[in-house]
Amino acid sequence: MLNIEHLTHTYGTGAKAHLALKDITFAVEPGELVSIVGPSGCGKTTLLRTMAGLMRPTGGDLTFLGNEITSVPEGLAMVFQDYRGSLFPWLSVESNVRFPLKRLGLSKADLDARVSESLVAVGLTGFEDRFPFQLSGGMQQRVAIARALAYRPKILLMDEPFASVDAQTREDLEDLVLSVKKKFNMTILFVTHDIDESVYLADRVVVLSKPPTFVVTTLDIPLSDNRDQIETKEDPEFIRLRGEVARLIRHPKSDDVTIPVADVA
Ligand SMILES: Nc1ncnc2c1ncn2[C@@H]1O[C@H](COP(=O)(O)OP(=O)(O)OP(=O)(O)O)[C@@H](O)[C@H]1O
Repeated sequence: MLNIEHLTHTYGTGAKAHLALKDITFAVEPGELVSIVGPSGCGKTTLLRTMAGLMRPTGGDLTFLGNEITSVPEGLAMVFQDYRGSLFPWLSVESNVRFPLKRLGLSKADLDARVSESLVAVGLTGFEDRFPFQLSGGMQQRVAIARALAYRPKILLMDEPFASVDAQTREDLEDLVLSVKKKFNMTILFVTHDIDESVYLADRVVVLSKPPTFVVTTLDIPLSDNRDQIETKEDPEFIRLRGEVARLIRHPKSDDVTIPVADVA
């Protein structure tokens, strides 16, 4: 569905050039949840923005459903980290979810059905008439997820969506992502710097190095589909996998890509 091949990105030019992404290759298959995990500043947001067509990379190939990504592709929705900036504060919850659907030319009955189905999926029935300032951070992020779901994207990109909420809310929202993935058979690319989160949610984890950034490895996550915040995280396989990801971020194997010795320490 999404193919990224030898993507590179350099910010600036000349003496001020900064190689943010050195060599990124991976693919996302339909119905998968792939998480991308890496240290702060490794270029996760840069990568997601190029995939969303919000900026052009300086090198490499990016395709979505076989087409080169040159602008925001149809069939792609994104949920950002900063829920405060992503909802329209003057619109109610229902109108926020309805807003991006206007351009799809659906009948009123279809629009109503999509909005209400999405609000049910994120557990916000009864809050339709509230405004964002009347909701907690976690609830605002649920509205952002409902808005993305109502659009019925082929792929949902999520950029550290739960980084600004408390730990308990974060766990609830992680389980919400797993439930909507199942319910809508959604393909999701989830960016996080949280190792536990990357393993808990994913079918596969793409591990990024420190900058200049490359894909250290892609790990399959062979955990049961029915994940549980307590039982899964106590599972010895989960503990092994989170340890493996942590080790790979700290000590990437340098056989594939030459990186400065100082960066491997
Ligand atoms: N517009 C820009 N101009 C120049 N450098 C930039 C720009 N945007 C990002 N960078 C640099 O590129 C690198 C990657 O930034 P990016 O925000 O993509 O990383 P990140 O992994 O998402 O970071 P974090 O985990 O802290 O959110 C950083 O060194 C950052 O300073």
